[in-house]
Amino acid sequence: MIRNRAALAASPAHEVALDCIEAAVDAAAPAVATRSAIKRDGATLTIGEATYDLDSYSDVVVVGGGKATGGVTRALESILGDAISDGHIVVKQAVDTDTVRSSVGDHPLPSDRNVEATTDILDAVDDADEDTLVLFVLTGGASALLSAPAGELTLDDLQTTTDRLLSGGVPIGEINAVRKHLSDLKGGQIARRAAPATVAGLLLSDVVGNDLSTIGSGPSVPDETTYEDALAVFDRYDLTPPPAVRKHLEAGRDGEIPETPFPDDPAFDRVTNLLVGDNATALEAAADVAREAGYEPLVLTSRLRGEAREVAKPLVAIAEEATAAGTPVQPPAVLLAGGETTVTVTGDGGQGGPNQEFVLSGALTHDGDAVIAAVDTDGEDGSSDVAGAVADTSVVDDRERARDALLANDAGSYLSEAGATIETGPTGTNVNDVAVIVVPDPDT
Ligand SMILES: O=C(O)[C@H](O)CO
Repeated sequence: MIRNRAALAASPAHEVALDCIEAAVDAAAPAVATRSAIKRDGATLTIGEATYDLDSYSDVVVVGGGKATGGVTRALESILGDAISDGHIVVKQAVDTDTVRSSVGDHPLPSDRNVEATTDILDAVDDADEDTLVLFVLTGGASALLSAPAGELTLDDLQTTTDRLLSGGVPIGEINAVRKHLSDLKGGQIARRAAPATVAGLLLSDVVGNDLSTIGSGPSVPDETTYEDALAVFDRYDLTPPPAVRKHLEAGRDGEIPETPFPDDPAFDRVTNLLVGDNATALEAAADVAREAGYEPLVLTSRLRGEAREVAKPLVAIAEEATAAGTPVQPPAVLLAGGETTVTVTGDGGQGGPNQEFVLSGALTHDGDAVIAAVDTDGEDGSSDVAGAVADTSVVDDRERARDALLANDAGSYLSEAGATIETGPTGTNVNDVAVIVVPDPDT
């Protein structure tokens, strides 16, 4: 899956790092995650703990959206075959589905084609009745791909608002509190529209901590945020919403528009939501591969966050501690961490993304023989076309240039020139970032 693997495998420790990355991305593949969460035995469909008698539904409809929704849907098609009557999903990369129609949409900003496909999905959900089983597939990126402007709002209002929130340093939970209140399906509203149908939500998480109501703005999940909360986000981050958006949120706050459904809303009486995979799924698979290679794995966290170049420093310090003192793990060892780090771009910026900044900063900070790798599991680190990078300290032999590149947010150019960037292409999954630090045995 790593297209330039041969060029990156400079040492046995590099090999282990690349094996861990590949295992992590493979385990988070939507098909793998879906097949381990969903089973069919004749007419009995088991989704997590819940069972559904397919014979008791006149229609089984698959709808949803997100970057990895194509893979989940294909797996559903192979499990359910002709039990699926209809469906429609919106994805970022074209996918070859069978009964379920798939539309390609735009991300991170919603577009006309997103709205058009979402309208069709909402029509299908509105048509569902008590004899319908709706399988609602939600993966990261769905907040943009599934877009239905509420009330008098326009697509332009949604685009401007999304753009301001995304570039305003607002955490995803708060961005999505706003998105839920500008939409006709987010924040549990698809459950309300589908009632009295049975709804099974299948979610693959790209959200640190896996808050189901934040993943893709939780169309099938109860929403505890309010119009008031959405308005407060703009104040907290000193951002100005477009006038129509402010008007809409204020009307909601004043009780002129119904709130998104709370957990006790009867709309959820026939709704279950299951997390089919997350960052931890990827880390566990990487740990298994490290162990098989004779390295002691240590999963530090699946909740890594913060400025990528800063986050790298304590992690390489742990690698140094392991080498010097055999704690918290005895080398040969592999430290694993997942989550979502960020980059604050200063000046004009350059090439790269959080994972490339993580690796370059780690290599600049590290005093030892560790190999440092980090990727975005979707194959696109930030806005670059590589997944991340792998390197040891030899990559920063030209320290001054490496430091300048990091300062200019140009880690990507530096690492690509050094032959250290990892190329996977779009992986079809999306469970955030994975960092791997291979600490060789100091005695060999
Ligand atoms: O679509 C979204 O809201 C983000 O990817 C988080 O799931």
